[in-house]
Amino acid sequence: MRIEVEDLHVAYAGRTVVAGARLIAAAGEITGLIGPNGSGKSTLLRTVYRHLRPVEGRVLLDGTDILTMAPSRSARHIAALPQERGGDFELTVREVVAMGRTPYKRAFAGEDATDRDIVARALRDVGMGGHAGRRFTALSGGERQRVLLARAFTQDPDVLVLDEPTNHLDIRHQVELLTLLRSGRRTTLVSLHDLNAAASVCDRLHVLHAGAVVASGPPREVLTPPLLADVFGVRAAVVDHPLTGDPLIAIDHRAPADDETAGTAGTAGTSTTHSGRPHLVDGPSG
Ligand SMILES: Nc1ncnc2c1ncn2[C@@H]1O[C@H](COP(=O)(O)OP(=O)(O)OP(=O)(O)O)[C@@H](O)[C@H]1O
Repeated sequence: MRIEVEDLHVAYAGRTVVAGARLIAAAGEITGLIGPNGSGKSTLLRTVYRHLRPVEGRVLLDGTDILTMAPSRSARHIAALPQERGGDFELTVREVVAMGRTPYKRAFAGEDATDRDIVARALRDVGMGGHAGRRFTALSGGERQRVLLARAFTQDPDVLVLDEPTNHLDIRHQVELLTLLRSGRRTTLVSLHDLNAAASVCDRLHVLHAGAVVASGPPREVLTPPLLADVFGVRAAVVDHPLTGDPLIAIDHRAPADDETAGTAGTAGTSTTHSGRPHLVDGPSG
């Protein structure tokens, strides 16, 4: 199924932080959302998984406004790994993961054998099969994350929305999680801070800056040195990864981009929302 975000405006207490964002997450593709701190990635994703309501604009699931769907129906289609990885579940790992089956159950209906199989498989998929009986609150940050990802899998969603899923994970578990996403062939909308991970795993990227999407396209077209300087404020070269051939962003960690570096070249080939190099919008008003 496909997600379309149309002219989305989202505010907290009257302060607009997503201001006219538009993007498409195509069916079966991995769509990445990247952008600096505070650019509105989590806010946009929260609106897609119905944690927030937009002030203006719509989120469409295969053409239907998600707000017109019963919550249990949209929950059967869209599952989320939110950034809030809650520490207050006084439940076992297994019980937390089984919560993912709720949208499929009638009120007070118990678990059946199919539910139990799905939960066990999801726990195995995230490498937590041996931890089913542990208390969720006793897990490390990375372990909790994997458990919550398993909970999202048990929802058997058409669309997975993941907010910084590699946060807290060690490098091996990051690679495993990204491999799992690639093998899933679900519509996936994922925010990532690691630009190299985004370049490897995403079919398309959308760059959020000050609440608006300023560039969209395949990673190689979007992740150009001028964009990295303009939007992220870093100096970088983009080379071919020696093992995979994916774009590899080599960042100069010694100093940020100065004003002259930013925007000195065009971003030809990038499908920006404006012609030429990405247009940096003013901060959203509020
Ligand atoms: N619950 C909230 N209440 C009020 N303001 C919020 C809330 N959550 C986020 N904001 C503000 O909204 C803006 C966008 O935040 P958001 O978390 O969406 O950005 P982000 O791109 O996900 O950032 P990061 O990369 O730091 O996670 C920021 O200015 C932030 O301070």
